Amino acid sequence: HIGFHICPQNIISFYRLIQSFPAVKLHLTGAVMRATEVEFDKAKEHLKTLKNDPGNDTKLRIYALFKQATQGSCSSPKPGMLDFVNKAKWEAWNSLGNISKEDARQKYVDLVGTLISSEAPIQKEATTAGDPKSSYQTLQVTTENNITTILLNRPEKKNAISRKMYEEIMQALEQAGKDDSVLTVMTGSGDYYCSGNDLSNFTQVGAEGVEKLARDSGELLTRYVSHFIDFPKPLIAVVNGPAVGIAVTGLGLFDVVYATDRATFHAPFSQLGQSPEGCSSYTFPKMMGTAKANEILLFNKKLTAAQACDLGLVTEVFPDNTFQQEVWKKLRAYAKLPKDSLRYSKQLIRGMEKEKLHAVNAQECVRLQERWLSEECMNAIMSFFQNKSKL
Ligand SMILES: CCCCC/C=C/CC(=O)SCCNC(=O)CCNC(=O)[C@H](O)C(C)(C)COP(=O)(O)OP(=O)(O)OC[C@H]1O[C@@H](n2cnc3c(N)ncnc32)[C@H](O)[C@@H]1OP(=O)(O)O
Repeated sequence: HIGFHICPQNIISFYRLIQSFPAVKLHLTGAVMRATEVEFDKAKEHLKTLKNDPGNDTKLRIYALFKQATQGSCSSPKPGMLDFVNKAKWEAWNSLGNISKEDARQKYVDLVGTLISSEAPIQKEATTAGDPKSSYQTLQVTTENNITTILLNRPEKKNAISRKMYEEIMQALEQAGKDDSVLTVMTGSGDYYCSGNDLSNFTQVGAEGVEKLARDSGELLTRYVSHFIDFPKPLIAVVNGPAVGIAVTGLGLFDVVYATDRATFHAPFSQLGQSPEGCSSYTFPKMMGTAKANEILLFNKKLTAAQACDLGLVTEVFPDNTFQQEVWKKLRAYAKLPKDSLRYSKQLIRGMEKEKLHAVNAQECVRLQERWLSEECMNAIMSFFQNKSKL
């Protein structure tokens, strides 16, 4: 018995205790995958949403990891025999020995993640937009056979991403990241995968003017791309038709990309007076070499699915008439693999790059905010709506 009773007051004061520590500024050092400061902060927030008491041992472990992550190894004197609560806390902290702040931060994030996912509702049946569980207007989100599918569902606009759709995709990714599914798939409804940013996002200028619109758009885009960078389990794009703009650039943040041979990949940024986003200014040169990336990101080269596959942007291409059948057969088999093994393996593969990707995302969004206010960009958008100048 550790004298740390399970009662609502104790849980609340425990959370307050944890919240009272100053934000940490930790950096990625060394080769082991480590949680970022942002993930650590998110985990602190998620901890507050736990509905069930995790038990004293777990609470002490969380406390100890938090202290180690923020202050390093325990060096304070051991509390007296009768000071039960503080002694138990001290022992838990001291038991971590000399593990580094970064390792403790990762362990803290993992532990909170496990607690949160153990509380996630088990989705045994497919849930659709028609269910009360889902109120998406621009997406259809279903979970079946251990696969959560996010279907971009504005076929009449070629699945162009409106502001509402950006928000809903982020919400769907957050839910999918926490649910019991093994894989998350994104695909499009109708003949397009996605025609990129809905250009009317730039025509809704409010009373505060275009500068505010550009700032808000930059903030929205930063958050949107961050959701892909931080997505914790395998994320697969099923590219069912042409992809444009951000629907192409963001593919570098997916783990596997399957495409129909009818798909094309077009990132016409200079044509639109804009600049690359979705971390493509980093992922594309890394994936295919700078010269090949330049043809796509500077000179608007539209790729066929076969070319995109040769460059490493697409994993595999399938004939259109058997695309859905072949891809879903593969995915159903993958979804039977052990969930945690896949999740941790993905995190190892991606983890080391995360901070870099967040930095690239921030930099791209700053540049875009400036571009959206440029005459070059405004003319391109006006021209699309006035003359319907297509790509
Ligand atoms: C919050 C801000 C974040 C910003 C992030 C930045 C991202 C950068 C990008 O994504 S850049 C890419 C932007 N996309 C485009 O420029 C594509 C524009 N669309 C087209 O060129 C064509 O529509 C097409 C080639 C995709 C398809 O041509 P097609 O002839 O087959 O079909 P229609 O043109 O008749 O399209 C059907 C209706 O869909 C509307 N639509 C299609 N794409 C978009 C779009 N991206 N934005 C807004 N609307 C789009 C099109 O206007 C038609 O609507 P209508 O039936 O009402 O006329």
